[in-house]
Amino acid sequence: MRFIGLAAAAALALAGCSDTNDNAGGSRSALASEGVTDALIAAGNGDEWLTYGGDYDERRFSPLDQINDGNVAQLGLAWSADLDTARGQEATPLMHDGTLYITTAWSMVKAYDAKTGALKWAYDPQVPRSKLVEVCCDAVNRGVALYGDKVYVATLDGRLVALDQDTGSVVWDKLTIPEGSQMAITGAPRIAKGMVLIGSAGAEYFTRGYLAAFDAQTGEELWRFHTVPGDPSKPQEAKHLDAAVKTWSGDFWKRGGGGTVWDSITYDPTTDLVYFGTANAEPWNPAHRNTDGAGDSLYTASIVAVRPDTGEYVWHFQETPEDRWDFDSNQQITVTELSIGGKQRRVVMHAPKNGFFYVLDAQSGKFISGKPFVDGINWASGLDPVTGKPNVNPEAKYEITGKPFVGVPGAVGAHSWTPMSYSPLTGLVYIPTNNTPQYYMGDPDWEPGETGFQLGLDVSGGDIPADKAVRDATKAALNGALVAFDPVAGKIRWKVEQSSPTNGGTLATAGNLVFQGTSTGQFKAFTADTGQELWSFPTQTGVLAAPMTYAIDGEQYVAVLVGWGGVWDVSAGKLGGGITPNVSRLLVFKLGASGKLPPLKATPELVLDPPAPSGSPQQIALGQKLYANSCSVCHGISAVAGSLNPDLRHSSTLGKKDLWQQVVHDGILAENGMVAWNKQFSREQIEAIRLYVLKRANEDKALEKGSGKAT
Ligand SMILES: O=C(O)c1cc(C(=O)O)c2c(n1)C(=O)C(=O)c1cc(C(=O)O)[nH]c1-2
Ligand SMILES: [Ca+2]
Repeated sequence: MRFIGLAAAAALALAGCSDTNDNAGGSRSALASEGVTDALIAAGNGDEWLTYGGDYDERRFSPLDQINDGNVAQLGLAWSADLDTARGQEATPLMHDGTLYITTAWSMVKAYDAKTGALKWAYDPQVPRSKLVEVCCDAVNRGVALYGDKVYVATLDGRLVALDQDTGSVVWDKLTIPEGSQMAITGAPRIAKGMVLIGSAGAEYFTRGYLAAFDAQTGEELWRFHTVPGDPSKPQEAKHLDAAVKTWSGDFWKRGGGGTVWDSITYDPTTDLVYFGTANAEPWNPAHRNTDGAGDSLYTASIVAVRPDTGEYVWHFQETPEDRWDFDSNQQITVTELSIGGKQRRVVMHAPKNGFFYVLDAQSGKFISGKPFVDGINWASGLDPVTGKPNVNPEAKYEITGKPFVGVPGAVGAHSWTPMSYSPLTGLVYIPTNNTPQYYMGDPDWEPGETGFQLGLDVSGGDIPADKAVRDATKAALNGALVAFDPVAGKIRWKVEQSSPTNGGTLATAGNLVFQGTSTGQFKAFTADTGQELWSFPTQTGVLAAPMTYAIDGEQYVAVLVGWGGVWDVSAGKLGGGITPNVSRLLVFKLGASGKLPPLKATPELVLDPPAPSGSPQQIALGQKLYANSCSVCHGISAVAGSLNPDLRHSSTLGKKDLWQQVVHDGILAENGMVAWNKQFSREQIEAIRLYVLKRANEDKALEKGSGKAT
């Protein structure tokens, strides 16, 4: 059994080196000497899957090859587990010692017998549902970390919780975001040298990004690295911020700054550095951020390297200087050795939202190459071959032109958090890519608010009218592709086109396979070298999460979480195409199994039947602007929702003026996630929003009567 032998040998080889990882710095407790150890994580990718990205290098490559391109057609469902939450599922399961650990939406944790699927324990951190209004992109969570005898989960309401691996009971529970802030956590914690690393989400809100390190045993905070400066009239917390202050202007610090660390964190034992990606600058519109002149807004939209022992700055590379398009650089960071110009180099590989694939020197951060991994990029004509700085298209600077800009990529990103994988056998990176053009338009009259999205834009001009031809054309223009990218040549080697965006993360294996789920509800296997589809399984729901693989008693399994949601469902809604119902499950496959899912319950077709429209054109125009800039991020562009959040065109409150006020102004549904909006909006404005939605519902009703379904 080659696949088991490889992993065991690697684990043994590394076990002997574990003391070299030891570190006396800080007040950290001892490194784990049993259970999940540093050496086990470093060995990675064998029978167990011990960290979010599969190994420290975050390659998501498995040496297991029992399931391979010759027999994957016999892959079948070994077991499945229904989940008790119906929102987007984004976690990668971890497997240790025969137990599979997952998180679900609302940051709940479950532990299963990895062979039989029997539930061992479940933990619910009881995240208040009202938190939903402070997260941009659904109540998602991307997974746990394992270390020693503990499981770590970071919760949507900002806590880091340590659980006992055997029982799921809480060992410690610590608030990590500033109290009362609009930050959240969606990412998976990572382990480095006895520490748990986690940042936060929220760069669409009033937030100041950071990465923090906690003692794995006690939860004590050891360091916190702020990604953007604070009040420049006061001393900054660290030297790297003195340099950053010069790239901001005016009263930026009163407006947040953004740069959150919401997904990628990679610890590389070889360089002994921690790399992480930072989010967009906030507010998005630089005219409302750097209020007294332009600036790059460091360290937003960047990769930053710090020393794990101290959190001290080592290097940074800003991928999108002066971001204005929500080009987060939070996508997974993969470290590997590549042969470049005849020399072996340790590199960092990155496919951020902005559409360019970056290869940087892992030790110094020096730019090596940056080539497009998608077609049609129009915000920049390319990157400077020496510095890697983008040549920005002047038309993309909407705050200067005063005109709308339809950008490619859009804010969803050419690639986002859905993980890519890298096979050292093919030398290819497998990237789930998106094509989602986006309407950007500055709003010169915008003022920062206390709560809600802080973008400084007016995107109401991007409404999609009730015209079947326009709707069909919009959907056709939105799609995705699985791209196999050669990081040395900077070229796409093969590509599988997909009819809609935000498809699942990928897994590459030594069996010459790449696994990926799709937004339209299929879980597929392709040959890693050529991209030929060999196998597919209907998942009954869209797949966002990345698969992983493990082996027990000589049998290889592939596991994936399914359940549609995330940013595309909540914001693009049905107009984005590829919307499937949410059926949240954990699916586990092995060769020769033939399990079946229960038949999908039919979802009733709702017929649009709103009360008659009313209101003045002025009221409706105001409502359109407010809806587009504040409500559409959850209830869908042009008031056409996806499958998770209420479709207001069907709301029974639409014809009931007072009830609408009770919901939107007074917050009677706060427990369900619809908090009061009385700080942002007056009663008149809330009424204007109702009149706009009423008009939209009537237009769509007419469209459906005339030319059939248009969404
Ligand atoms: O700036 C941020 O802090 C932040 C956080 C998150 C998140 O934590 O989920 C997303 C984004 N931005 C974002 O821009 C984005 O497109 C996105 C998609 C998703 C998702 O889970 O589907 N999250 C996020
Ligand atoms: Ca963002």
